[in-house]
Amino acid sequence: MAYTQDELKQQVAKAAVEYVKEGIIGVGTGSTANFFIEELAKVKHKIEGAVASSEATAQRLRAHGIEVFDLNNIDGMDIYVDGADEITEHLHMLKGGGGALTREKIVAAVARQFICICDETKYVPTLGKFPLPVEVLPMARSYVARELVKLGGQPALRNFTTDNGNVIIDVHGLNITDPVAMEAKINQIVGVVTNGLFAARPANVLLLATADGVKTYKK
Ligand SMILES: O=C(CO)[C@H](O)[C@H](O)COP(=O)(O)O
Repeated sequence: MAYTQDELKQQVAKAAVEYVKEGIIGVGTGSTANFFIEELAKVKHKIEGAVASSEATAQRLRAHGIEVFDLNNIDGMDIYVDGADEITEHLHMLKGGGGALTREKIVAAVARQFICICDETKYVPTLGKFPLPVEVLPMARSYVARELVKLGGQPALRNFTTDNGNVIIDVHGLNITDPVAMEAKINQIVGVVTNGLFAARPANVLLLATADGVKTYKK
């Protein structure tokens, strides 16, 4: 049976709710994460609340009556649930299509398990067809763009301001043969806040919605 992309996102969001037991849940940003919020709202009696990876997600959680905690006021969390723009069999991800990559990486770092929820269009052999988002301090944008060219990319400034008041440079055409090394190299450029490669800390679980049902991959 053929499903629409939204139906696949909904199926994978439902599957992710099986991982929700108690306590505080880390919640990502984007259309797939939004489907997860809908499902989380149905089991909100089980949890204390959530930590949001963006202002948009925080608003949506509150609208569903889910309390949003400041990350600085909690000890930790069991799971962080979020989508991705691309993910490989190694559970390395490319994220940040929605511009929330820095807060996403911070919340993910605190969580014991990263549960990535995707439809099968996101499952790729190698990362980099989707332009890599890099969050940059505004005064450093030209310098960082020149450094990204030296790494083989074609930078394009996005018309967007992040929740942190910074800009996003989308890098096209990067040859990402070693995602862990590329993530570190870009983060070393002065003025970069972070980049959308989630490879040093890959997902722990991938729930992938396919035409044959939701498949689970674990690291
Ligand atoms: O990284 C993200 C936002 O910064 C999202 O997880 C990513 O862009 C996927 O979004 P969607 O679920 O809408 O396809």
